[in-house]
Parts: sequence; structure tokens; C-alpha cells
Amino acid sequence: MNLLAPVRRDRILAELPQCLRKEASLHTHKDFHPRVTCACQEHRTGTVGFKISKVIVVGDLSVGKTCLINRFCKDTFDKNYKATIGVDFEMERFEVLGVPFSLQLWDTAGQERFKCIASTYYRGAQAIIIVFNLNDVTSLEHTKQWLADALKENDPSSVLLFLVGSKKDLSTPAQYALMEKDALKVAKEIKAEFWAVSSLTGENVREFFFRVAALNFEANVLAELEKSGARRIGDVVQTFHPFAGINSDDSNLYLTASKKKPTCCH
Ligand SMILES: Nc1nc2c(ncn2[C@@H]2O[C@H](COP(=O)(O)OP(=O)(O)OP(=O)(O)O)[C@@H](O)[C@H]2O)c(=O)[nH]1
Ligand SMILES: [Mg+2]
Repeated sequence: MNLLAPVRRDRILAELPQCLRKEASLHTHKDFHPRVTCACQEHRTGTVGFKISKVIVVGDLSVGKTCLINRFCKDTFDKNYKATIGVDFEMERFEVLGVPFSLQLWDTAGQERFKCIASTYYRGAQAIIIVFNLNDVTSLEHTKQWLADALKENDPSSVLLFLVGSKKDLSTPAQYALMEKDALKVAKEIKAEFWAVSSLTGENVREFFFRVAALNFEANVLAELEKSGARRIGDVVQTFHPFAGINSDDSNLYLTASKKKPTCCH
């Protein structure tokens, strides 16, 4: 794994990828937050470009967590089941609105006997992906417990949640429709965004991970702006006195290299 490798051309995001179902998304805005777009245009994203965002993938054994990650990261699919022992991780580099952004995807074991090893890696996640098998209602029922365990190690107010139904290729449209109804209910309850994917065919896999990367990136930039008092920059811009009254630490971080005046923050 080379952190300095150039970002692949097919990992470049210029727009916010859309959700799968509006009914099960907490983020229904069509575009990136205007402050985020503005900050990226003006190179005021602070440390976000150097950050690696931790994403953990949890769920019952054999629901397809490893296959999902492998489909996205390596474009491969293995029909033979090899249980994950403890944890494994993959790094994926993106470029979002011109800013480099990396996801560290932690693939955890679903088997009970490896769970205690895996759970020691839950801490510090910025996003939690809970996977269930669209053809196995029990695995959907277990998602709440997986989430509860993952949240014990994380701050529920700042973590992004995704509920992902796997193996879509194995359901008939009628079976899928039934399962989707139940899944949407659970997604609403746990405040997660719902996706349905197939690692065998690749359906929705890329779209899903792009969405994870984009929403994570957006949350990171907003947090960074918030942290460094960028709000005040916005206030000042509206009165056409850019940067007046801002202490030197803030302005050092948020002034662009070219010291351009902000033009689009509101
Ligand atoms: N048809 C089909 N089979 C899948 C799909 N995803 C995974 N599988 C199969 O399901 C089995 C389990 O997949 P894994 O990805 O290893 O499951 P896991 O969730 O990582 O399992 P643990 O590591 O034990 O927690 C394998 O035989 C895969 O080939 C899919 O989208 N469609
Ligand atoms: Mg696995």
C-alpha cells in the first residue's frame, strides 16, 4: 500500500453522489454544502487533504463484507467463503472537489469467535457500515446489535451510518421488494442510509463507496471550518471586509496560498 500513489482517475469526485433511496437517507441535499464547495475552491480545507478517515464494516458472518470491499478496491469476486480472522483493512484514495481524501476500510470478522479481536479495532471510526444479507432476515435483525457494539467505541453524534443489504443478485424482484421494506424501517430507526448491492455483479458498489467517501469528506471539511472559526470569515465576507478581526492563527490556516479574497461563502 503506497499512500503517495497518485489518485486513480476513477476515484475523482467532482459532484456529490446521490443516495439510493430518499426515504432512507439523512442527507438528501443534491449538492455538496455550499461552504464545502467554497472552501475547496479557495483551498481552505485545512488538514482535510492529509486526513485518513476510518470506516468500519461490520455484520454477521458470511453476509459478504469482504467481498464488498474486494469488489470496490480490487474489482474481484471470490465465490468461495474464507472467513475473516480478526480484521483486515484496505486503503482507498480519492480526490473530492480537487482535495485528496483517503478512506481506510476496516473489514471485520462476523464469526462470533473472532468478534472480540475485531471489536478492539472499532474505535475512532468516522463511518460505520453495517452489512446484512438481503436473503436472510436474521442477518437484518442482527444489525442493531452490531451497531450497538460498534457505537460503544465511538461517538454516536459524529459518526455516519450506512445499512447495506448484500447479495442483491440472489433475490427476485418480489423478494427484494419485501426485504427492502423491512430494511428501510430498520435504517430509519437506527438513522442510517440504506443501500442494496451485489458484489457478484458489482451493482451499486462503486456508487455506494463514492457516497461514503463524499459524505465523510463533507463532514470533515465542515468540522474543520467549524473548528477554526471559519464562520467568522463568512460573516466578514458579507460586509466586504475580508479577514478583518480574525486572529492570526485562524487566518494562517484558512487563507489560500494565493491569498485570494473569498467570494462565495454565505
Ligand atoms: N451471490 C453472491 N454471493 C456473495 C456476494 N457477496 C458475497 N457472496 C458470497 O458469500 C460468501 C461470504 O462472503 P464474505 O465476503 O467472505 O463474507 P464476510 O461477511 O466477509 O464473512 P466473515 O469474514 O466470516 O465475517 C462467499 O461465498 C461469497 O462468495 C454477492 O453479492 N452475491
Ligand atoms: Mg470477511
